[in-house]
Amino acid sequence: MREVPVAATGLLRTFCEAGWLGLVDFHLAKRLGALGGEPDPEVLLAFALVARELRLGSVCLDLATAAEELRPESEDDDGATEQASTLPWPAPTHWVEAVAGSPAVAHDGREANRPFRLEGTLLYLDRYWRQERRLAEILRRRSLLAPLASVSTAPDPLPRPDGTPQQADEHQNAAVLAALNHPTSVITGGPGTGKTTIVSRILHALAAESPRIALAAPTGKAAARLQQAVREQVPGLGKVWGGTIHKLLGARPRTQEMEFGAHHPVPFDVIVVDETSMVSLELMTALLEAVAPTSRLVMLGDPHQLRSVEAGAVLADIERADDLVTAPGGALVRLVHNYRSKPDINELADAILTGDAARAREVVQASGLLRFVEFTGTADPAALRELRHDTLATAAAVQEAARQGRAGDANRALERHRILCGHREGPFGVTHWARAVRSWLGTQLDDYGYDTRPYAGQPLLIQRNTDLFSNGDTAVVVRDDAGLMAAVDLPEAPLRVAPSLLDDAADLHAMTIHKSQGSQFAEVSIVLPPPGSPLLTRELLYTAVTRAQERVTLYGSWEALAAAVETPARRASGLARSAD
Ligand SMILES: Nc1ncnc2c1ncn2[C@@H]1O[C@H](COP(=O)(O)OP(=O)(O)OP(=O)(O)O)[C@@H](O)[C@H]1O
Repeated sequence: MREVPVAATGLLRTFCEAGWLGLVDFHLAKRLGALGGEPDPEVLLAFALVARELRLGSVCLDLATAAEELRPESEDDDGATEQASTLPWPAPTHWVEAVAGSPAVAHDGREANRPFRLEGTLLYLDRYWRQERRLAEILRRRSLLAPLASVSTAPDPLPRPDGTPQQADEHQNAAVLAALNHPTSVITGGPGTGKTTIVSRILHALAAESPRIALAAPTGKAAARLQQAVREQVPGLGKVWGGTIHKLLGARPRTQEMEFGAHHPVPFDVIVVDETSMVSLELMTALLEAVAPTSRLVMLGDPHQLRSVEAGAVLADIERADDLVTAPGGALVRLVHNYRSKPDINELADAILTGDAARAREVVQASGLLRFVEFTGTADPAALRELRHDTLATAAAVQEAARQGRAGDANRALERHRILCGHREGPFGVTHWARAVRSWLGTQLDDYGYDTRPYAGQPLLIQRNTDLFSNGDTAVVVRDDAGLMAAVDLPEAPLRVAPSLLDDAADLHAMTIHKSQGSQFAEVSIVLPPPGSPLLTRELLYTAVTRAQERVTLYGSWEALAAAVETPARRASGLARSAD
């Protein structure tokens, strides 16, 4: 049963009952409405929807398009289809006027401290409007800075880790030049397009200046990986700081305070930010505040991937807008060639990005490396022949290495194949698929997953941060002289800890697509959400498909595939409006 606030009546109650509003949205709107002296139910509805949109990742609510674009939230995270319902949406023009007239709303003609802010037809919580404006202001100001250099020929690529030379790539050269010449550079590209390779090339070229370098990312894991890659590729670089963006800013635990900011910039000459697509508006604004105009800022990421869980899709907005990062102070370069994945996977990713569902289907049907298996949610996943084959081959290899105490090999074997689901619960969800696969593997392999105790070959997903490991790190339980130990997969070497330290880790026989961001596997099995699921979006499918290097198997329906390809994730913001 959906929870409907007892105090909700009339219009707000109707929207709560239909699944458009949650408890928190209702209460926040009521409270801010009461503080601002606003009794009109249509205006309160707008306030509640702003709160809901923030929760779902949008910075603001577009009153003009809300009735067409918003969808009810799924009651549970199980893919259950919501019934479409007809709701008494206020007429847009009248709605905008009513909101503009509210004493709780500031706008162009009425500058004041109010909880909400109306900008055209976009309604914001004032705090986010201010952040967005500040972010745009800083980026535009940095774009006006003079270039840092006028290098016209990109330095030669470094040899690849295996010693083979890099192929000439004009986009990569342009990206290196962008970072060498400009105070702000934004380098976008999908997995395997050379972002990490380019960071090494840039830092190698700057090494003679002995700059103070910081490598930051939204997660500790991503930062550690980048640091490790740079250390390997540019051995003579000296000390390089690496860590999360929060850490870079000197965030104090449990408070909103940061040590570094506009008046006390971070003490680095070069600041590289990886996985920028996962950075929220709030964090990005805090970061930009703390970067001195004299520092070189290089932001990398894939704007087509799933975005930050918090509000804001800043990287995608920067790429879409034509006035945020521009010459002379800024440059934006897109890398296109994926050197890591097989061409068929790149072709499917392309079809998804261009929203071409028919082509996506053709590509899947024509390829020997892309498979489609009909799954309607009724069959036992462990009865699917393709899945049995893939999971058994991987689990057997992981188990063999784990039994012999070869922790590094066990972790590498785990990356052979991964099941990725959109949902957590229900017949299309991680819990169900992981349990089904583990039980079946237990019938095929000796001493595998038979009860809740640790076993050699057990794959784990860490879900909290400690000084030793981070949320999102993976581990395999291995047997060594001390008995069973969990070997956490860290960039430099596996870290062995007692399995009891990880007793809150999740079973890694399947994981959500969200959690898989930043990782790649040789083969991926994707469990598509069912048709009608609000999770079926282009970003979700693109993120899942691009995790694979060699082979993709899709489990679901063609209808779900088409729906995902045709549905861009909806994230409202005002940042890229000028480009629309
Ligand atoms: N110009 C090139 N010629 C040949 N190989 C390349 C070239 N650029 C990158 N590669 C190789 O492609 C692979 C992917 O590169 P890299 O890790 O830099 O990409 P990435 O964009 O950082 O990927 P991800 O975001 O998935 O980590 C690496 O093995 C790298 O050596």
